[in-house]
Amino acid sequence: MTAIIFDLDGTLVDSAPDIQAAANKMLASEGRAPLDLPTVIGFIGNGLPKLVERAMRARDLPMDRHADLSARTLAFYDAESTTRTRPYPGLDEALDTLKAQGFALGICTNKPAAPARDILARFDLARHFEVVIGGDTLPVKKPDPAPLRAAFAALGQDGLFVGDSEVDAETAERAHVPFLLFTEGYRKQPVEALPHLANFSQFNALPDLVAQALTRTAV
Ligand SMILES: O=C(O)COP(=O)(O)O
Ligand SMILES: [Mg+2]
Repeated sequence: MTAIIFDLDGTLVDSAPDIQAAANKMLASEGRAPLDLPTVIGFIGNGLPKLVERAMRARDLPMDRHADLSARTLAFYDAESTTRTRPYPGLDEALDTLKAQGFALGICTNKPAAPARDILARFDLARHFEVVIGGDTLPVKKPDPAPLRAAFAALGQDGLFVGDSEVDAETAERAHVPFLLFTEGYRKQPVEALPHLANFSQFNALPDLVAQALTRTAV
């Protein structure tokens, strides 16, 4: 059996609008103006504390408030993480196909594990995944390779990593894992700038891409 580990934000789900809402509630509670969606999308990728740090800098909030405002943003997000979030089209079918083909599936996200699990449960996606490594599961986050390695170790298999961002590409490279890039997420640079084995923009293309990738890499 081969394992396929997936990133979450910008890969399985378009979650930025709920992240934006939580960040803007925190900013409003500090009397600061809201951030627009493209700006917040540019802040996603290194986990919630880093996103809060970037939002605070953008609105001139003093960094000695960071721990407090991170906790407040997480509380806002925990309370409402699925209202505006949607899985990308064709996701469920692609995961069903991969499961039927015998792949073991897991998640490695920089999102804290609790809201990650809430999102998976809300959209009936949890049943597909045997492990969820969140941004707060280990002391380090992606692009450190340890969380990705932990996800594969939990499944007892090597395999492929599927993600949307520079952080994911670097994580895969450092873990020596073949990387498949989903192009419709929160990447900041052109596709060509990210090291990857192959890319896709529609989930119905993923099962064939996985088969080709495994032929090419002999994982
Ligand atoms: O929470 C983030 O900043 C990014 O989350 P992801 O790793 O699922 O893309
Ligand atoms: Mg992502």
